[in-house]
Amino acid sequence: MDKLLIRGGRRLSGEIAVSGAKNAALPILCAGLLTRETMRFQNVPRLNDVATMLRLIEQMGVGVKRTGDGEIVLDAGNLDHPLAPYDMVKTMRASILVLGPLLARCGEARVSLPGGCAIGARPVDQHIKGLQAMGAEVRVEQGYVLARAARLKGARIVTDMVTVTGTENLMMAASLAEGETVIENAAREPEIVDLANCLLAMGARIAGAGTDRIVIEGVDALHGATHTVMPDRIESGTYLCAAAATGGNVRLTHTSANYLEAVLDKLRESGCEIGSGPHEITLKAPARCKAVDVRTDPYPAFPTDMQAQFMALNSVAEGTALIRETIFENRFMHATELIRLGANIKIDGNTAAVTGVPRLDGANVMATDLRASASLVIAGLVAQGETLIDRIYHLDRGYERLEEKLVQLGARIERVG
Ligand SMILES: CC(=O)N[C@H]1[C@@H](OP(=O)(O)OP(=O)(O)OC[C@H]2O[C@@H](n3ccc(=O)[nH]c3=O)[C@H](O)[C@@H]2O)O[C@H](CO)[C@@H](O)[C@@H]1O
Ligand SMILES: C=C(OP(=O)(O)O)C(=O)O
Repeated sequence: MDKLLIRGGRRLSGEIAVSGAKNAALPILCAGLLTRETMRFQNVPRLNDVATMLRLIEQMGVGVKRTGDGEIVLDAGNLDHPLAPYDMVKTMRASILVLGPLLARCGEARVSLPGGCAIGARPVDQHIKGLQAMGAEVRVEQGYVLARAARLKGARIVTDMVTVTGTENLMMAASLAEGETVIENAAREPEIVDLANCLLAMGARIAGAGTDRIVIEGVDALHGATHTVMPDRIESGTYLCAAAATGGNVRLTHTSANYLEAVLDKLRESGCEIGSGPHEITLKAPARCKAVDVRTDPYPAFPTDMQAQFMALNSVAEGTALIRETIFENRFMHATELIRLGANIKIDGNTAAVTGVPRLDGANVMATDLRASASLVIAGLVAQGETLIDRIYHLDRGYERLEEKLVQLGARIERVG
């Protein structure tokens, strides 16, 4: 099994391009199931999660073509097998996103309960509740969600909590429902807006995406379209944290500061100078950052997907900071591995107190989930000596050409067997 070997202690500097967003590409590929016509997607990142999603929809009878750099063409004209089997979805949470589109397009769906990062229980009750409100018959049997509806009907849905994929599933299903659907307490993440823009290009009628109240007027059919996936704000934030932790100086292109305000504010608070242009972000770090308190919450607040990376940054910063995780109940698994490298972290419930140390030392560590892996990479880049990270398949789910990009910034990092 592949591992990552990092020889740490180098400042990162230089320029890299940010890839398309995993969490936008995955729902947007599912939107391709809603039409019989051809869909063309650009800036799709080459990630294991994207490959899994493409395999999943291909076995449903959908034509999938990779035509060029980051371009994927889908043809769901012959979609005839509305099934998502367990062995294809067990590694990926986003597989539940086929449920709404399959039900709306085929009138039925059989979708295995999803896997993904083991960061909490992650039920899908809100997805089911919303589809039931739209008139679907839904039951869960032997690990599968079985859903049926001759045609979904518009409804007013208030989700119990803010859910990103829940909002996306319901927005896609409602696009082909009869009448108006209102989603209250909707997630406001930029990826929801990107999905809504794709659906609008397909002829959907959606207002309010990016606010907590989305109104969808169902249409009889959607048509083909071309859509460019937005930049990955979490990938952007990860490289900025890596640069900050190493006292570096970097320019990220093909990205935008617009989706990252909460993260950039924290980096400024830690002492970094941040600059931004229409499609770029620059960061110049002090020799040693200051530790910063972080509390995760739904967008536009600080994202849970950046929590682990800030734990790594705080581990080598000056002072003590508190990190509070409010979204997932089991998202501190990286702490034990960071401690192996010499970090000083104390966990109490959903709060981690991190006291920065002047130096980390390389060690063997194990990646436990996607962003936990990213935090270990950041810590390994700072640590003196060699860090060997095991189970890096997690990283391949969500970071395109990670080693190549870090080497471009001057890191010594390689994949070893
Ligand atoms: C593919 C994708 O876009 N993944 C992102 C998405 O995950 P995902 O969409 O799975 O996360 P949610 O926003 O749904 O989860 C938020 C919270 O709500 C709970 N919940 C959610 C749905 C439900 O039916 N019942 C329920 O209890 C979850 O367990 C969690 O505690 O948003 C998360 C929160 O920003 C990010 O960390 C993930 O990277
Ligand atoms: C938690 C994440 O992914 P997923 O929802 O796909 O497990 C993530 O992207 O950090």
